[in-house]
Amino acid sequence: MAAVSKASVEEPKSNILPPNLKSKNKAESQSKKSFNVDSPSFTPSFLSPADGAKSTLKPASTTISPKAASAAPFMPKQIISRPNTSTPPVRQDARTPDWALPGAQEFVPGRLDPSAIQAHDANDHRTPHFEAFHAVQHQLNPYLDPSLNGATFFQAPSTFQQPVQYHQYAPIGPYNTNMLPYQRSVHDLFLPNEAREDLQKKMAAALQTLPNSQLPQHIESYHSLVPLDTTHHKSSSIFGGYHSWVYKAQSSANGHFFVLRRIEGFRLTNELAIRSVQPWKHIVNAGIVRLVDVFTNRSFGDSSLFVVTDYHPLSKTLAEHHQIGHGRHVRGRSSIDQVSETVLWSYVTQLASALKTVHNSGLAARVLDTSKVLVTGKNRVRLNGCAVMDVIQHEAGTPLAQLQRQDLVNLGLTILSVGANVADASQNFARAMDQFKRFYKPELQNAMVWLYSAQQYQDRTIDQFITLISSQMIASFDAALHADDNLHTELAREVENARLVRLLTKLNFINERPEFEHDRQWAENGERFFLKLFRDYVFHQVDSQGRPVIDLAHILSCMNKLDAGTDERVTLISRDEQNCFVVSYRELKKAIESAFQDLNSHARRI
Ligand SMILES: Nc1ncnc2c1ncn2[C@@H]1O[C@H](COP(=O)(O)OP(=O)(O)OP(=O)(O)O)[C@@H](O)[C@H]1O
Repeated sequence: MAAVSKASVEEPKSNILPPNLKSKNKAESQSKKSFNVDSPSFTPSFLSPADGAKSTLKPASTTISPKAASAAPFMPKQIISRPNTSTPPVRQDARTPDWALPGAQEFVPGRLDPSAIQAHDANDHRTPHFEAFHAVQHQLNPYLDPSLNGATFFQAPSTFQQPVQYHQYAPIGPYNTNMLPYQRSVHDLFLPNEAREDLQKKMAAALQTLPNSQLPQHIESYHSLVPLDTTHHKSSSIFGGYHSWVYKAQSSANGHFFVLRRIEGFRLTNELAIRSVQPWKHIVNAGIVRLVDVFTNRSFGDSSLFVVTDYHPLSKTLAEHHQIGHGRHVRGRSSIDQVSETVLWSYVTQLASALKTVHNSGLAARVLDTSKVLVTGKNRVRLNGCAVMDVIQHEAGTPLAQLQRQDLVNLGLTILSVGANVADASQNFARAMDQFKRFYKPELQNAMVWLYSAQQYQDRTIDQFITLISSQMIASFDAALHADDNLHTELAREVENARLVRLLTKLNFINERPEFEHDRQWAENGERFFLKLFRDYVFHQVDSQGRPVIDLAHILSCMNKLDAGTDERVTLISRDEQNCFVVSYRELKKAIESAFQDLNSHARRI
């Protein structure tokens, strides 16, 4: 194979020979008629002195570089065979496919033996084996998980590994294409303002206290109670005639924040009622507010039931969030006010998933209402107030299947209330449905009707409903994955920021240490002096008129180069302009490390 290819490659070169040699060469090639697999490989005659004596072709042709003679034989890259010129051409087997090349061995990736490569290396740097090895080296991806895709076959000795460039900001994940260049540097590096503000407000809400409050100091192990109810109008219809009050409180056991729901005036007559909520503590679903504990307590001067759940700061009920039943009149409602179909489907799928977990655990939500579904984030809803009814109506003994079907009805009514903006869709289902039909497509309308009529069909279950809305479930799942991707992108930015904070902290530790003879002994000479100048270079730049330059991008760029220890050089000039240094970031990095080690050795261990 190599011979054929070589011949076909070399043949045109004869065209550049002088005319007198050309004809001779032509005659020779004619005598051999045509090239075939048995043709000997072309070897320039002047290579071997012995052959050279017999040769009729002289190396006089200055147009052929002597280097060309020692060029490696042509070998198609895909087919890597051992260089074995002594192997006779293999006859094509009847079973061999047409495209198979005679003599070419099948390529089987295997661990390359470095010693064999060294031996080859010493003899011939251009052997195909060596080429193959190098091809492998160039393909190596230091980021690849070696356990994947047979990458373990190509693991290189550690000496060949490239260091990963951690200083580089790789723009991974989804991105906003509408950014103007000047907005980019800051935006690309930090959490978006909206997200930061949202998180900070939530943290502030979690830490909020109510000084001089009349509320009890402690309820069991919970303290610092802050009421979360925004209205004094309490509906008693939800919890079987009892009023409920909601407080944020901090646990003295672990410092975390929780919500205490107080069911006012509830008298426990059967211990089993409290025990019956035990299974709720094991319910884990992203669409359910987690139950933590249930107990009775008299701190409010009466006998009350307390249900402790997770706290989701700044969340609102669906009714509050969409201002259901007050202020917004359906007739005058603009399409902007209208809850979009996508959002409604998102609520349906999240609550259906929550109900599935509850029902499959042998429980029923029993409370599903616009005032008991929490909106804890953008389009994120969670079932709230679960387990309360299990205690309050423990004795009622309503069959579970009936309670579960009622959950389906309540789900339909809740979504209908949001879509039609009516406080209680159960009071006039037909009217609410008429409003609903004006805004939403038949698929969603049908789902509402299916849920509402669940009590009339004994066999209706949440699993059936989920099967019916499977395409919406998939859309919701996809949206959740996108949201997850976005969060990962934000997370990646924060990783870089944390690294820069550590570097800045280090730099500030070592710059200007007054305890070392007012810094003279520490930073007025040697490496640390140029670190001091570097600090000026990064943070204290002034323009040609001596005005301070406030440029975050400059600082970030310097810090990243410093962290990576690049070879780029900076010119550092002392404040009195008497000293000038040209140092690379690599040297600066080294100096910082050694100064920090030095400082560390003097430090008091804590
Ligand atoms: N787990 C929780 N985390 C954070 N806030 C909550 C939590 N549970 C309830 N809240 C908030 O407490 C407030 C009162 O909740 P509640 O369930 O009592 O609703 P409501 O509208 O007052 O209903 P009701 O009339 O039945 O009392 C709401 O603003 C709600 O957002």
